[in-house]
Amino acid sequence: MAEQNLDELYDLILKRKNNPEKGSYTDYLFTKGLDKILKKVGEEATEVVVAAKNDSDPDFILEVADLAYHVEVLMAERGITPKQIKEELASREGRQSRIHDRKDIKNW
Ligand SMILES: N=c1c2ncn([C@@H]3O[C@H](COP(=O)(O)OP(=O)(O)OP(=O)(O)O)[C@@H](O)[C@H]3O)c2ncn1[C@@H]1O[C@H](COP(=O)(O)O)[C@@H](O)[C@H]1O
Repeated sequence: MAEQNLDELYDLILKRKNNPEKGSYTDYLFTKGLDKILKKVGEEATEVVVAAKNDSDPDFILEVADLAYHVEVLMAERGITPKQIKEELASREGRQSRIHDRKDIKNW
């Protein structure tokens, strides 16, 4: 099955932002602006939560994909790149064990 690379999807989203294309949903979101994009991210996140609670929901993957796309649109709108997210995640490597030392976390 073909796969969509998330970095390439981001590049395409950015291309739509910089070169608006009539009829493109991505262009529609950028035209509507930040509040619309935030609303969509919120809706899609809620749909992921609902689908995840239902073991037999066939739409779970679809909802996660929708959320990933809308988060990338939000990142492009705010000028944040996948590289920055990867760097942030990389900076956390090796920190996991520290959570066991935290006395404020109960029932770990
Ligand atoms: N990955 C996506 C993608 N995921 C979800 N969606 C759109 O997100 C919308 C989510 O559906 P909803 O029912 O929640 O929203 P809606 O009722 O259509 O629209 P709203 O009025 O609620 O905003 C659908 O219209 C989907 O088409 C996407 N639209 C585009 N892409 C990719 O973005 C790239 C650029 O595509 P264009 O937007 O067509 O230029 C391409 O690689 C596309 O495959």
